[in-house]
Amino acid sequence: TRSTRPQRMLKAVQKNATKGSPESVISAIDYFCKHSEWAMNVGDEKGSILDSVVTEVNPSTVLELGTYCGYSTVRIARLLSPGTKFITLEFNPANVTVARQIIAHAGLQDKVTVVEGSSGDLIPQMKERFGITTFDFIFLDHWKDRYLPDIKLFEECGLLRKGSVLLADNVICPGAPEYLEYVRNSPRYENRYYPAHLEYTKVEDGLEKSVFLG
Ligand SMILES: O=C(NCCc1nnc(-c2ccc3[nH]cnc3c2)[nH]1)c1cc(-c2ccc(F)cc2)cc(O)c1O
Ligand SMILES: [Mg+2]
Repeated sequence: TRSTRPQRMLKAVQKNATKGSPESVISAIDYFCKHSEWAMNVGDEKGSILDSVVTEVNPSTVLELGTYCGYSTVRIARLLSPGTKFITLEFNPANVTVARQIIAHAGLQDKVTVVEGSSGDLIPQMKERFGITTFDFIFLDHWKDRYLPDIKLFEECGLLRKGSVLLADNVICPGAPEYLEYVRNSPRYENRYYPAHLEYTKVEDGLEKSVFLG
């Protein structure tokens, strides 16, 4: 049967990227998406903003929602200090399989745990299953209608501390209007919008950074 886009992306990484080099994996995926097939990775423009926020926060605990093929997982993991706890959540088992192989090609398999499942089920299990008390940094890049219910879940489960940073992709395209309205109208968050473009296109998009104030 016909291969899937994630499988073709994995083949491009295995063919063009140097094993053990996160930078070459990132470049190989960006090249594939610019010259072969568009795919919903955060991309190089928004990826640089992600890099700068991760570097600024220098987190000890990280959660990514929406692994997809592991592109942003590799971007984040390559910047983390040794001993950082990094969990990434993917809903689609076929994508989990591809992401694990792309992360391994980058040599970062020991830096991150790829978990299959839905955020609604797994967020309440974070403490007992993974020994997490609070997250220092959360990257929201999963289904856009899950951003709002999941930030409320983080609050209810006590997974945020004063200073926890949430960074949300796609707040313009495809858009997360209810999430934006919530964080921008809540006295419990300090927000900053980073204008950019939808990965590999000229379409307007951006990232919203929200700091939990406790
Ligand atoms: O849907 C997206 N990303 C989501 C993938 C995912 N991978 N895993 C999940 C998950 C993980 C745990 C979950 N728990 C509950 N739902 C869950 C969903 N979601 C997405 C879509 C676009 C896009 C823009 C313009 C278009 F014309 C078409 C598409 C751009 C982007 O940057 C995206 O991130
Ligand atoms: Mg995205």
